[in-house]
Amino acid sequence: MASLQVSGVTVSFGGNRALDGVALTAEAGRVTGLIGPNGAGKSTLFDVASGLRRPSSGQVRLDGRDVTRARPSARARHGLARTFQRLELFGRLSVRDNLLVAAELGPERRRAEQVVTEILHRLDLTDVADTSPDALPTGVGRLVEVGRALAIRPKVLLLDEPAAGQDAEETERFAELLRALTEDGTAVVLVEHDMSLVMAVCDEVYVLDLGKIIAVGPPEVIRSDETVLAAYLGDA
Ligand SMILES: Nc1ncnc2c1ncn2[C@@H]1O[C@H](COP(=O)(O)OP(=O)(O)OP(=O)(O)O)[C@@H](O)[C@H]1O
Repeated sequence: MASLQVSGVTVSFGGNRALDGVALTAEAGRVTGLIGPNGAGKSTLFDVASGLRRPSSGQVRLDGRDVTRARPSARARHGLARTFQRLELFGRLSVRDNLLVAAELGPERRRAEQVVTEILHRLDLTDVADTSPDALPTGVGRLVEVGRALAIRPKVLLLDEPAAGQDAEETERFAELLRALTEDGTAVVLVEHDMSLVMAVCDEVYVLDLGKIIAVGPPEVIRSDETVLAAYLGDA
C-alpha cells in the first residue's frame, strides 16, 4: 500500500490555480522526486500533504487512511514529517534540543534522549549538538532540520530543497543518507533543484509545471522527456 497518496488536489490563490488536479503516490522504501520550475506548486503540494493548507478538492491518504481534514499534528502522529525550504529551527535552543522537542512527540518519546543521540550520530552532528542552529552554516542547518524530522520516526518524509546551501561533499553524504533511510522503509518525497541529486537518488520523478503534473517516470526517462525539457530542464 502507498505510504502517501495525494489525488485530485486543487488549490487556488485568487484566480491563480497553484495546483490543478494533482496526483502523487510515494511508496515505502523509495525516493520520489518532485521537480518543476519556480512557482510550479511544489511547496504548495507539501503544504497540502502536511496539513498546512486545505485543498478546495482532492484527497490526502497516509497508509490508506484519509487525512485530508486532519491537522498537521495528527498527520505527524500518523508518521508524516517535513522540512521547509526556509529553515524553521528554534534559534534559542541547541541543536540537540531542537531534535528533542520533536522526539518527545514521536512514538519513541520514552527513549527520546537515545533517539536524538542516535540521529545526531547518524547525521554527523554530534560535534555541534550543543550549538545554536543559528550559528551553523546553511548546509549544516538543513541537516539539523532533517534530523528534527527524523526524530518523530517518520514513515513518510517530505524534504523541501534539503541540499540547498550544501557543498558537493555534503550533498554526496546526503544522497547516502537518503538511500539509508529508504533501506529502513521510509517513503521519501524530495523537492530539489539540484538535478544531479534528483537523478542519483530518485526511484521515480514527478514533474510539476504551472500546477499540473506533466510527466512521471524513472529519472533516466524524465531526463530525456521532451515536454520536461521544454518546461523545465531546458531553461534550468
Ligand atoms: N500564500 C500564497 N498566496 C498567494 N499565492 C501563493 C501563495 N503561495 C504560493 N502562491 C503561488 O502559488 C504558485 C505555486 O507556488 P509554490 O511556492 O508552491 O511553487 P514552488 O514550485 O514551490 O516554487 P519554488 O521552486 O520557487 O519554491 C505560485 O504561483 C505562487 O506565486
